[in-house]
Amino acid sequence: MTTTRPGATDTSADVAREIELEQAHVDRVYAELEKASGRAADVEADGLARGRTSRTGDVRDEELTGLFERDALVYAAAKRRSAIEKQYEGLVFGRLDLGEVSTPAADREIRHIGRLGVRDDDYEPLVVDWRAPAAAAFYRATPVDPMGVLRRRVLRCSGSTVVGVEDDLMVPEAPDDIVVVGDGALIAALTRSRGRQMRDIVATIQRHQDEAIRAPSRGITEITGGPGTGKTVVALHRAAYLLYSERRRFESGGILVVGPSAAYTAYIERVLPSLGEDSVALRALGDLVDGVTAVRLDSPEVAAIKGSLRIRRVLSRAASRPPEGAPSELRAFINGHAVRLDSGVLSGIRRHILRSSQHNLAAKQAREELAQAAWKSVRQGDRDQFFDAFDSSRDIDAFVQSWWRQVDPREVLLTLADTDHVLGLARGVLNHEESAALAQSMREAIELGTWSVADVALIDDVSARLGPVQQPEAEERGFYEIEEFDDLSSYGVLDVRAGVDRRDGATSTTSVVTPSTARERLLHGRIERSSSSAHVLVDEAQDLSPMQWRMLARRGRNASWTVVGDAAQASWGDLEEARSARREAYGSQQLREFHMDTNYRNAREIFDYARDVILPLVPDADIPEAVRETGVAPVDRGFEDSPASATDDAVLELLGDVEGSIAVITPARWADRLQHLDGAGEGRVQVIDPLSTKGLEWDATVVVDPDAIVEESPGGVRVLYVVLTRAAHRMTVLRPN
Ligand SMILES: Nc1ncnc2c1ncn2[C@@H]1O[C@H](COP(=O)(O)OP(=O)(O)OP(=O)(O)O)[C@@H](O)[C@H]1O
Repeated sequence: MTTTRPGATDTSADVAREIELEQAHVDRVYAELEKASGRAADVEADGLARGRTSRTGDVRDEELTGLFERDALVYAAAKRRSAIEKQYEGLVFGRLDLGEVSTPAADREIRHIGRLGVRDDDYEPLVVDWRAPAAAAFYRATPVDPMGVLRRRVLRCSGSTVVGVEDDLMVPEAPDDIVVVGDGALIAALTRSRGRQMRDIVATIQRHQDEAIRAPSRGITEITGGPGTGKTVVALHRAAYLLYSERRRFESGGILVVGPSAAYTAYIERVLPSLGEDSVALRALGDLVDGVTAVRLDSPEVAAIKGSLRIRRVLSRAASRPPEGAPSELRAFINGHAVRLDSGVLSGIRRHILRSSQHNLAAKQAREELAQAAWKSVRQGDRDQFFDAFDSSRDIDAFVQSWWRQVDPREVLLTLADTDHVLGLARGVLNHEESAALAQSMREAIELGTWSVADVALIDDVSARLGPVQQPEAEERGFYEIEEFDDLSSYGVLDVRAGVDRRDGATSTTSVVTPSTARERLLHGRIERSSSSAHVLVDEAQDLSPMQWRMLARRGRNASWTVVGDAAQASWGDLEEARSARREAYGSQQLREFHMDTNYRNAREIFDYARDVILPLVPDADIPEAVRETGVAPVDRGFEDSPASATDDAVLELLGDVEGSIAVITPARWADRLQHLDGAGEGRVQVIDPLSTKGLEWDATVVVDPDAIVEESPGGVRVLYVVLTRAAHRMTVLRPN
């Protein structure tokens, strides 16, 4: 290892000795965990066995609890350790030497920091959890404000083996016996090659990042900053911190992390488990409604129609229409009287009920109001007898079953495939072209059998209007199931199981209808009621449409929030409308803001290129300072006719230049000609569209036809800016000549 920093005093012998010292401590930690694991497993087995006989007085409850509590922490650590060691970097990653320069070596405190807390038999800490207050100095100490720290050390481990140490001195002169080795952990971490997934930064969190991570849980925490400033990774560490600091509240209430796409959730999914946390729900915007999964994107024009709050008026009108196939009048014989309720009366009842109730929860009320209206139309004979007869009438059962049947919110959306219907519903809200485009997009969904990401917020909106679909009551199942089977299957509702037909006592076989048509696929699965979370963490918040903010608000009614974004990277057009929908989602909670201004991702040469593209068009873009230089400028090259061979060449070069991942980012018009590169270089190369690169990064990128990217993207140059800020080390830009 070379001595490159002021204050560093190391030689190879120093480094080897320091590694040996740290290895001894790490070995002790693992030995303790091993012991605790065996001991706690015994306690657990023994405790369970004894617990079973506790009713006869073998062991008192508090003794049992005590046995568990004593080792619970270490046991949990031991269990997590093996998972962590298998997949992630070292369990112990830091050390603080605390004291004054004048403090004798024997009196200094040495504190090791790790992913989990571990104590020895005497309850002395061998490792302090990185989230504990005692670890804060590891992240916050600086030479200006050393917080009692003489030396901060980062340990690099491979499994349980220490392979390197990197020190920072917090005082001007180290005491004689303190060795300072390494090149600095941060730059070492940033220079390393990128894999397919984001890594945690627990060993190298910077002071300003730590402030955002440990900010109080209540209220709204907004984290802003330009590309690559660590907003995402900081927010994820904050989620882990909240679980540590208020575990009971956040583990039971749930933390929901929402990102733009499934590719993004796959990219970040390792970070929290690597910090020992696996109880956080990660969701893409297309996955927020249970029962629906969407990855398809609408055209920018259609996405704008579906994302703006105007669409709510259309949905409200659509959701208050009678379900498809509902009868328009009621004719029945009740208690010897002919009853006839025409469509005007039926519509009046529907309007009256929907003013104060959700459709799917109001079937009983609908039946009661029908009875009242029926009696009003007859007013002959005994009133009570009439109501009894109405109540037990099979004809009325059948009528209500169809007139006020349970409605799946997705069915309402499917009615929008009819242009004339949409034109009627959207009068005064959407113009003719917009209505036609909306209807066309629904027909596209039916053709493809998939919802778009923007549809999910509409489904959620209609779902909130209709209320959860009710299951028939248990004792009535046999009867209703047959009815339902006939009725719902015509709407493509699947997995309908026919059980026992109690009317004739015969047992029918269970039949499961598999998705066969696209329409059936769209209605497949059950929409579940959305559950509320204790904390909602939103990444790439600048891209959320107002309708998506409303969808999130339903999941965070009483939640605290962490919201991460950068306006210059926005792909949603109407920032003002989105801003006010966001404020509404926050409610009246207190807002706390953190701004990140250091770009840890892009080499300076790459970021300068991106900055020169965005600043002329978005002069107020939030421009961070890149910390790292490679000395290699991005390559700008032309191509004739097709980019295929120029891209092949660029990829080949980059495979030699970087060790890790490479992305070919292409507009739709060239995608087919470049698809052959996906998976090349033994899986290191990925071909991806511009919007899907949000939040992700690679060692190197090939950006194909930047002008076409601007033309094709809803956010124009802002999306190109996202694309140009995805590479850590190398970038090649290819343009048509
Ligand atoms: N303190 C740190 N130590 C090591 N790496 C860091 C640190 N902070 C950030 N990084 C790295 O910088 C890169 C960018 O981080 P991240 O993706 O969180 O940035 P971002 O602000 O969300 O970016 P964007 O808005 O462009 O998507 C990641 O590789 C991350 O691991």
